[in-house]
Amino acid sequence: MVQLLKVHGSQNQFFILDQTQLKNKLSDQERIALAKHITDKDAGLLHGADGLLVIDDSDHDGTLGSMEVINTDGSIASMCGNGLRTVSRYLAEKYGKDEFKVQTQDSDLAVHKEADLANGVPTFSVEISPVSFNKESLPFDNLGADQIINQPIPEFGVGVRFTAIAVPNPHLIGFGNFKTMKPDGLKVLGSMLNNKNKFFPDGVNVSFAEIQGPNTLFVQTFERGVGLTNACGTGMSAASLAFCINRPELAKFDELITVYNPGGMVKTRVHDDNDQYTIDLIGNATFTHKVEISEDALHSNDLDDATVTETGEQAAYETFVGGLDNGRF
Ligand SMILES: N[C@@H](CCC[C@H](N)C(=O)O)C(=O)O
Repeated sequence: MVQLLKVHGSQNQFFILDQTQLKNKLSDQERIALAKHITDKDAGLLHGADGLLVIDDSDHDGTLGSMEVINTDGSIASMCGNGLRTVSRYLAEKYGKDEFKVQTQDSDLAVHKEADLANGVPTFSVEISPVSFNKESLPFDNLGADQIINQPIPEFGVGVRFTAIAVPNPHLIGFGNFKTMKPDGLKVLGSMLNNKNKFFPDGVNVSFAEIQGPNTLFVQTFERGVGLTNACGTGMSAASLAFCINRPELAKFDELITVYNPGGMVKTRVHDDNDQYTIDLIGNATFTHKVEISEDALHSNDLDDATVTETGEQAAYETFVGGLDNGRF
């Protein structure tokens, strides 16, 4: 039997499949088909998820494994911050190590175990990089500039200033007041920019960010390939970088920033090494369920006979979120 995990980082939910358990690894097509099926909120398992994270071996220096990110619609993402924390915990427990690297599509990222955010809430810090503001990296077009940093873009929303950053997956962050932006506005803009459009030809993760005080943000994201999610780790990291650059009087490099989101809270720390930016993303890595399934059933994408067991970790996470003093709107 093969064991999958249902996991979350700030309630951004994923299934983890460790391909190294299989006698015959799933092909590209099989992984994409499994991702679309298992994450489907009606036809999938456990009311679906926001993506499938596939772990495999890596022969890169200092790494314990690789992570592939497949969105619910079957598209491949170059990175996933909340997912990387859960994959880091999985690899840390598998190999008994607390500090190592994980190979991702574009780079090998440093990760380590952190002090628990709260009792019973396992916590990991992951590196978010490389960072680029260039229109070719996102990519975007028809916005009248090669970089979008703290710009009003009237076609995208009124009273909001936008910053576009690849970390390296593409993000558009709108800073403003949630009372005027509203989740509905996020859904409308996210849908527009993730269907055929002249601005972001490959789609883009769209976040609304509200500054709630010094070093404090609330961020919600409409994810490319998924839709509205409870949290997006790379989105909160990109928003933290934009916060430090656009509002230096309120957010400082190398200091912890608290980022609330609809699924909980993470901490970020932004570093600036001569305009080479990196971000530490620190947050929970919660395993909610174990799923047992045969290798044949995985190859035929048949989830009917999968057996599901709860881990019991979610209660501690909910206690942690219940105790947060956040400024939800
Ligand atoms: N949830 C993620 C990002 C997942 C990928 C994204 N939907 C994309 O297509 O770029 C995170 O926590 O960073």
